[in-house]
This record gives sequence, structure tokens and C-alpha cells, in this order.
Amino acid sequence: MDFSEDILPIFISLFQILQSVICWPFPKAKKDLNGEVVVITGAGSGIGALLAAKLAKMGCVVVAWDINEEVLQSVIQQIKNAGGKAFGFKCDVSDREQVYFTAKESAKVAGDVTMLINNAGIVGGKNLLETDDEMVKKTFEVNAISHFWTTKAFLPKMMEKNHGHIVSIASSLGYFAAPKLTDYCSSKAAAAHFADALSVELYKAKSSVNVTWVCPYTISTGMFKGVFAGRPWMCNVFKPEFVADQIIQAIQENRNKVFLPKLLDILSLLKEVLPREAMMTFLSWFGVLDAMNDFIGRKKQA
Ligand SMILES: NC(=O)C1=CN([C@@H]2O[C@H](COP(=O)(O)OP(=O)(O)OC[C@H]3O[C@@H](n4cnc5c(N)ncnc54)[C@H](OP(=O)(O)O)[C@@H]3O)[C@@H](O)[C@H]2O)C=CC1
Ligand SMILES: CC1=C(/C=C/C(C)=C/C=C/C(C)=C/C=O)C(C)(C)CCC1
Repeated sequence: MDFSEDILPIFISLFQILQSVICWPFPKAKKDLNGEVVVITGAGSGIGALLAAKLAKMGCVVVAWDINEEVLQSVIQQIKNAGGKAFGFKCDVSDREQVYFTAKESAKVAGDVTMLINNAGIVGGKNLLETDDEMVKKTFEVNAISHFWTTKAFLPKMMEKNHGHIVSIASSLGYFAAPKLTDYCSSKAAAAHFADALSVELYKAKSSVNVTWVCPYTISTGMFKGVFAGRPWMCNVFKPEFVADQIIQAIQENRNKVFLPKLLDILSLLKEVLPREAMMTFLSWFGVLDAMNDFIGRKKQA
């Protein structure tokens, strides 16, 4: 019996069941999202598209942004066909002027924006010395710096109304590190810390605007196609539907940092206390050091 293939998935499931049983008598109040005006970046595919569809079903007015207009239009059409209210805008979030311009256009058609989901993300998947300087810059611009521009565009109205929610889809890789992902991991750490710092700033200002940052493990959207090849139990951990539902639940419960799965909370503590050699052995044991060997990602798919 292989520990990582046979026992770990059972352990993760048992941990989640235990957590649900412990929390069951203490259900958290959930806020109603009906009527919220939500901007979602990178809403043309994957988690962003699912969040758009689900939030529209819950009564939100969805403003979907994506760099790819074609996929965006099909997301908008599907929402409209299902009776939801949605607008789509082509916007490259790495371009500050486009963000500020699109933010104004969005508010003109949809009204004051009350929720912002910073979801757009890219990954190169190469060792640092093989990564183009431009790719390093772009990864930071899309995965982290864009959050400054979108937040600066929408936060003033939220603060004025003392109502709003800013969500950052970061990554478990903002806390854990793996080879061939130095640019990705560090940009996601920046995104998570941006959200953390913003939430402290808003707390000090006694604002009711909430901040949530989500740090998921691998999701089968295609963005990380090929990761952990040969270890299917490690690469297909999360279905996008499940992650989208968990993100919405975290927003409704006004939670701050959300690791998916919650077991990563414990592993992140372990990371702080384990000696380096022990940590490296642990990573190699779980195949993390070779996780990106067969990485394909989204762009190389035919
Ligand atoms: N998939 C995973 O395993 C995990 C993903 N995440 C994070 O979740 C988020 C969503 O990922 P996922 O749904 O899997 O990925 P997808 O690739 O399916 O979705 C990302 C979307 O962002 C769009 N996008 C890329 N660059 C820009 C840009 N400059 N401006 C606007 N939109 C842009 C993409 O468009 P196009 O396709 O045209 O480039 C795409 O529609 C990302 O931030 C990702 O880092 C976190 C943990 C795990
Ligand atoms: C480092 C590390 C791990 C590996 C995490 C990895 C490799 C996560 C990949 C996540 C992805 C692809 C996120 C995308 O944004 C484990 C196994 C949890 C054990 C604890 C230490």
C-alpha cells in the first residue's frame, strides 16, 4: 500500500468530514447576494465563468471581464439564456488604463459595483532562468498588480456606501512553493498579501467592506494541465464546480483567508516548523519536486 496514493486521499476526506461535524452545530450566517453588482476578471473560462453563471443565478448583476472577447460573449449569452443579468467587457487587466476605462464603462451600464472578484490568472511553468523577462513581468501584472488597479477603481464607491466585497483568487502556491513556478508562486503570494493588507487597512478604517482571499490546490480547469502527471489523485483534486461553490460560500460568510482544502492550514504550519531537509524530503515524497515535469497548461492545448 502506497501512503501518498492510498492513505492520503482518505486522510484528506476524513479531515473534511471531521471539520464538517465539528462546525455543524455552529452554522455561520450567510449574506444574501441578490442584487449585488459583481465584476469578475478572467470570466471567459474556468472558475471565473462558473462564478459568473452561479452568481447570476443567485440574483447578482454580473459584469464579466476577459482578455478574450469570443469566450466572454458565450458566457454572457448563457447567463442571459438562463434569465440572468450580465454585461461583458473585453479588458486586459495588466493594462492599467484599460482597467480604469473599463471600470467606468462597467459602472455606467450596470450601476455602482459592490463586489469585485480578481480572478484572471496566467502561468508560464518554466524554471526561472528559462523564463522570459517579459513573462515574469506579465505574470506579476496579471496575477497581482492588476488587483491594485481594479481595487482602486471600485473601492471608493464601496467605501462611500460602506458596503462591498473584494475577492482575490490567489493560490495555495502563494504559500507553498514548487519548481518551475517561481514567478507564479511569488505573484500569488503578492496577491494573497495584498488582500491581507487591504483587509487590515479596511478594518482600521472601520469599513464594512469585506475582503476574502482564496488559496486553492489544483483544479481541473485546464490551466494546470499536465501537473502531477502520473499521480492523478494529486492533480484532479478539485472539480471547478466545487471550488466555485466554496468561493461563493466564503464570500457569503465574509471569511478572510480560505485554503482549499482546509487541510492546507495545517500543512502551512508544518512548513514553518519542519527543518529544511525534512521539508524537502516531504516534498519529494509527494512528488512536488517533479510536479511540473510534464506541465502543458492551457496555451499549448490543440
Ligand atoms: N487551475 C488551478 O489549478 C488553479 C487556479 N488558481 C487560480 O484561479 C484563477 C482562475 O484559474 P482557472 O479558472 O483555472 O484558469 P483559466 O485559464 O481557465 O481562466 C483564467 C481566465 O483569465 C483570463 N485572462 C488571462 N490573462 C488575462 C488578462 N491579462 N486580462 C484579463 N483576463 C485574462 C484567461 O483568458 P485566456 O484564456 O484568453 O488567456 C481566462 O479566461 C487564476 O487566478 C488561477 O491562478 C488557483 C489555484 C489552482
Ligand atoms: C508544497 C506542498 C504541497 C504541494 C502543493 C502544490 C504543488 C500545489 C499546487 C497547486 C497549484 C497547481 C495551484 C495553482 O494555482 C502539498 C502536496 C500540499 C504538501 C505540502 C507542501
